Amino acid sequence: MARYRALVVDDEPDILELIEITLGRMDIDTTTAADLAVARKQLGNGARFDLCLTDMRLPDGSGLDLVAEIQASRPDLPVAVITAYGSMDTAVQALKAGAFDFVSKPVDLQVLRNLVGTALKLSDTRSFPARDRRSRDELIGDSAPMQRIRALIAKLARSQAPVYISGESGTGKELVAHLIHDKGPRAEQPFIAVNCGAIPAELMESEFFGHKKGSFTGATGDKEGLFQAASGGTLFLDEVAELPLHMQVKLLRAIQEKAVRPVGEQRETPVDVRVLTATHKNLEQLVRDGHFRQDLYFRINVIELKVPPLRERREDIPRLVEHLLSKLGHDARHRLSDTAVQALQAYDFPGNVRELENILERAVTMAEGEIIEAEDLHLQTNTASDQPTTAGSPPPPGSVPLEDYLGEIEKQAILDALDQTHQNKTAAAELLGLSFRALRYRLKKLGLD
Ligand SMILES: Nc1ncnc2c1ncn2[C@@H]1O[C@H](COP(=O)(O)OP(=O)(O)OP(=O)(O)O)[C@@H](O)[C@H]1O
Repeated sequence: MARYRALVVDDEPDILELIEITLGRMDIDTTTAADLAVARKQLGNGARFDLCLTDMRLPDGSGLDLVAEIQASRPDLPVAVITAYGSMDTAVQALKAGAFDFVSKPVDLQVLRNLVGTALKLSDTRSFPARDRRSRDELIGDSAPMQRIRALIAKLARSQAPVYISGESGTGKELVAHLIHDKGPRAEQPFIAVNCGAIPAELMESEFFGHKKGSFTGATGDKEGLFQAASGGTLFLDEVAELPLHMQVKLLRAIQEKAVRPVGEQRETPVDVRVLTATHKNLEQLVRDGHFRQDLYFRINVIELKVPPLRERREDIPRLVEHLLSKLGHDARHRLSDTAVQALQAYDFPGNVRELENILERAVTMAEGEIIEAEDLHLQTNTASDQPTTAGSPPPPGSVPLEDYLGEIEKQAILDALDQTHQNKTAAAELLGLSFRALRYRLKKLGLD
């Protein structure tokens, strides 16, 4: 088999030599260029390359230009940039321009090897069909916005850039993240999804980065963190807006340095993880209000992918219904009448696709015949304020001690919120004006979890 070939563009002979030796040990031949003019010549003479690595500051211009030119003339050639220490802005610019990844100086050889390994997988396979067959991960919908999202997923799967997925609850953000992973070179490695709101603040650092035995009370052995568990693969941070500020600083460092330091450990170790994030909250607003760090926002939001609410793509509903029914395992038996489908298409779906899934599941469970009619769907048309409470009323004041009385009211409010949000705790917490963690605490306290 022919050996791989890389084009490395840098004006510092020492760096060229270091990279050439490192790549040589990975069975990759290197063609070097000390400036843009030579690089263009190498690219222009028809030579086959599997990878290009370019410094950002070159004697006759910027590596960004080369990234853009390669994007235009050889979009299948993965190009990564070498950035000066601490110049994250340039790295972000390069990723936006189409570089698939970056490595910062001084070049950490392990980071370089990881990056090169990923690049070679990219040039080996144009797509990653093994995972495409899994119907679980199918993104249903032919509406214009869904077609755009599908094309974007295919493009983003080839990049290593952080992607920030925004959209209301239940729109399919996690599914999109999964697909970006499944269709890319990391597909055979782990995809780890974490709900940032579900980890208690005091355990967060150890959950993310791991800990050494004895580093705190209860640390009875070494523990691997989520970053290490996702090694080689993708870490999907859902509800990233819920990260406390002290963790935001640590996450920023992990993403920038591509290294983590377990609690109680002196040294950082390199990790090769692609980070994808999502939230249904308005992160830009949270940055403006000082609740989310701007530097982290810029870092995770290199590329934003907006998943539209279901009510903005109603034409997708019939196919989604079919797909979700078959996922429920009821396709053979149940189907919706035309009026039932029309009723769904007229409904606003505050809980989006997840709500549609729940509505169908309930309807199928309760259905007596094969055909599900509009009234079997029990679509809610009333607003939150005029909805009856779902679990009865609290006892009259004075009939029980105040503490119990208040507890009962709290319980009702929580049950109502969960009902309205179809058991989505994140959305329920928001409805109640509580943090996810505070809701979890109350659920436990009231014996509702
Ligand atoms: N376009 C789609 N095609 C098929 N299934 C979908 C689609 N969109 C969403 N789903 C399904 O709907 C459910 C909710 O999707 P998902 O969990 O990805 O939403 P989310 O936006 O991450 O929600 P949250 O904000 O609450 O975390 C999942 O079971 C998912 O598989």
